Amino acid sequence: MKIKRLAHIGVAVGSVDEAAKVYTSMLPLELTSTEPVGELVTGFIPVGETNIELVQSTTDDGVIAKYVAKKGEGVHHLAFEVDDIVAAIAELKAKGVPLTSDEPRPGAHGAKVVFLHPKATHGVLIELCQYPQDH
Ligand SMILES: CC[C@H](C(=O)O)C(=O)SCCNC(=O)CCNC(=O)[C@H](O)C(C)(C)COP(=O)(O)OP(=O)(O)OC[C@H]1O[C@@H](n2cnc3c(N)ncnc32)[C@H](O)[C@@H]1OP(=O)(O)O
Ligand SMILES: [Co+2]
Repeated sequence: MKIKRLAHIGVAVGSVDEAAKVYTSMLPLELTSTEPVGELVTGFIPVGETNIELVQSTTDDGVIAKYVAKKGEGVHHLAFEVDDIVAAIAELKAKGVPLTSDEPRPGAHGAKVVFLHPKATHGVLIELCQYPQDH
C-alpha cells in the first residue's frame, strides 16, 4: 500500500458546532464542511495538507457515543489516505493485523474507510481512507 498523507486527525466531541469554536474563534481556522455519515456528524477544519475531523454522535449508542461516555471528548483517531484500500486491507490481513471490518465502509467526503484495532497499534486507532478520484 502507499500512504499518501495524514488525511485527518479525528476528534470525538459532544457537539461539532460547539467544539468547532476552539478552532474558528480561539484559532484562525475555518469549519469548511459539516456532513452526516450514518449516525455521526463530521466537521472538517483544514490545516495545511491535513484536517481536524470533529466527530459527533447523533444517537446515545454507537462508537463515538460510547467513546465520549467512557473517555470524554478528545483525540480519537489518526487517518491516513491510501491509494487502494482494498489492497491495503488484503495486505494488513496477510500480516495478521486486526481490522474493524474486512470490507471498506463509507466515510466522509465519499471516502472508503477501514480501521486498525487499537489493541494492535499501541493504543492508537488508525483509520485508512481512500477518496474518490476527484477528491
Ligand atoms: C467513518 C466516518 C469518519 C471518517 O473519517 O470518514 C470517521 O472517522 S468515524 C470515527 C468513528 N468510527 C470508528 O471509530 C469505527 C472504528 N472503531 C471501532 O470499531 C470501535 O471504536 C473499536 C473496535 C475500536 C472499539 O470498540 P469497542 O466496542 O471494542 O469499544 P471498547 O470501549 O470496548 O474498546 C475496546 C478497547 O479499545 C480501546 N479504544 C476504543 N476506542 C479507542 C480509540 N479511539 N483509541 C484508542 N483506544 C480505543 C478502549 O479503550 C478499549 O481498551 P481497554 O484497554 O480494553 O479499555
Ligand atoms: Co475519520
